[in-house]
Amino acid sequence: MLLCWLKIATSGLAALVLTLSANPKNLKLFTTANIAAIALASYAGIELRKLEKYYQDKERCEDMLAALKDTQAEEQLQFLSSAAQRKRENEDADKRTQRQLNLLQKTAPLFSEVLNLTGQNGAVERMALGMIQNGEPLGNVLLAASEAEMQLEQAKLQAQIHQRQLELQVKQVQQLKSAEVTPDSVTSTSTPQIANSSKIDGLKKAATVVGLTTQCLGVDIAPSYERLIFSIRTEDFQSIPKFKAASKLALGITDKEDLPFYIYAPEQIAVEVALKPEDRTYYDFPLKHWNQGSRLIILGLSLDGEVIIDLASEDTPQLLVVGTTGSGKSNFFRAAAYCLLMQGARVDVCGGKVSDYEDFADRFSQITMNDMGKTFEFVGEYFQECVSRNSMTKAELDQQQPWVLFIDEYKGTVPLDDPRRKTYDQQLCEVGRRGRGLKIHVVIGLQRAAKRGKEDPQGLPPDLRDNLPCRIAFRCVDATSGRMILMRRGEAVTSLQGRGDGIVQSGLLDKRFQAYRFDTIPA
Ligand SMILES: Nc1ncnc2c1ncn2[C@@H]1O[C@H](COP(=O)(O)OP(=O)(O)OP(=O)(O)O)[C@@H](O)[C@H]1O
Repeated sequence: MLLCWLKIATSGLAALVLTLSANPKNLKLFTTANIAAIALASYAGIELRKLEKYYQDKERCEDMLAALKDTQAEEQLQFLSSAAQRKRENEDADKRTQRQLNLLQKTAPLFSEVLNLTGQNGAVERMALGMIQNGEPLGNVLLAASEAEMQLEQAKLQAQIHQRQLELQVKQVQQLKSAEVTPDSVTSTSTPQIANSSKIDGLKKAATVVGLTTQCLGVDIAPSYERLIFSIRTEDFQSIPKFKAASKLALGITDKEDLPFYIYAPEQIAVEVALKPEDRTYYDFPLKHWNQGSRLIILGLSLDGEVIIDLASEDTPQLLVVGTTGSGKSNFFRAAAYCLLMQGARVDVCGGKVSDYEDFADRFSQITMNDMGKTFEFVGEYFQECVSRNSMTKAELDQQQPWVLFIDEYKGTVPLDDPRRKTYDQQLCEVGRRGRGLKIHVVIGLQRAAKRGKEDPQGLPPDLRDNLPCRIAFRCVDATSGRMILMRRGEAVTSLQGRGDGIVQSGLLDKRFQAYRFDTIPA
């Protein structure tokens, strides 16, 4: 570069020297000195242009380099910041994994316990593992697994109850075997059949809506309802309540009424759909031969045959009956009084309508029909009888006549006066508690169940309820009554159809039955 500048300076200087040394008097342009000066000046000019271009190029190059450097720096910066971000994310993920591992360590024993429990249960185990694979938090998995387990346990219990009921039925039928006269009006009502009805279609559609595949396995026709059995295969146990809600919609059942839905057998559920009033079957109370000294009450017919309860049994010594007006409660009281009178028991009827028992007086000497105002005195008498029988020997007790106190419309019989009410409560509770072993029984009827409290001093006290282990529910308008009276599926009372459509529960007994109609005393 220096050489270039030297060349320009030398040629420029030479041109200047030649120009200055020119003779001002000799004005000829084309003298050798002038031409040389012009040539040297031109050379210096051309070289200067070249240098200018060189410097411009250099500057452009530097600019480009600077720009290139800037871009690279930015890219590197971006790369570095995204690398940092990735590192942070990885660290977060590591922390999450660590947390999950910690949680897993803490809950692993619990989880293995759940898996142990569900060990025999492929479906629950599969559901739990599926949830884990889908990334569900372990807490949710455990919750869902234990809930599913509970439901399966319930199903197993239900199956056991079903089995036990069948055994009880056989036992009771054997007890009555010698005395049994099959009434003409009674025919077998449980005729399994696969019906192609719109109800089945509706329920199948409801199942499809909630994502279940189901098949109707059979239909049992009871006097007041049809029992539809469906196969269900699901690992989502929340889908059953959804199926029930969708089925209610499909069948046009309002929110106020229940649609009984329960596990019938493994992977099978039963749905009880009420029959139309015109399709129902009623049965008159059949003629029977009775054994003196027994304490059987024949309720009516269920899908498994005749339903009989025995006051002598530990499970069914005292009865609590609920049913709204028109449900068939009075009809049941009359039938129960008849059964016990025919077996020689003393029966005292308090509360309710005395006129309901007018026809009994001619036929039976051991019945009294009393105004509800007398209930207090009768409870006192039964209490004293308990006290006196309590000191008897077994042999003496065997000689005693069974006493049965019927209190219909219990609410109206509770005294409003505080001290009297206290005595009434205590004595009635004692009769319930001690009477079971002393051949002393109570049958208490309510229109609707209400708990004893300040706002309802005539409600049912919980200790009295606990001493009345056999529960019978006829139709109720509110599910609360059913839940207070029945031990299981209390809301089902709102699905009952009235006129003797009832549910009886006690211990393992749990049956829906159609009570026998009791218009006139059988001849
Ligand atoms: N088991 C039954 N079979 C056929 N009809 C019945 C049966 N039980 C009751 N009914 C009929 O239902 C109606 C109401 O019965 P019931 O009087 O027993 O009911 P309730 O619940 O006691 O009502 P209320 O409190 O008004 O007396 C009556 O017409 C009766 O004939």
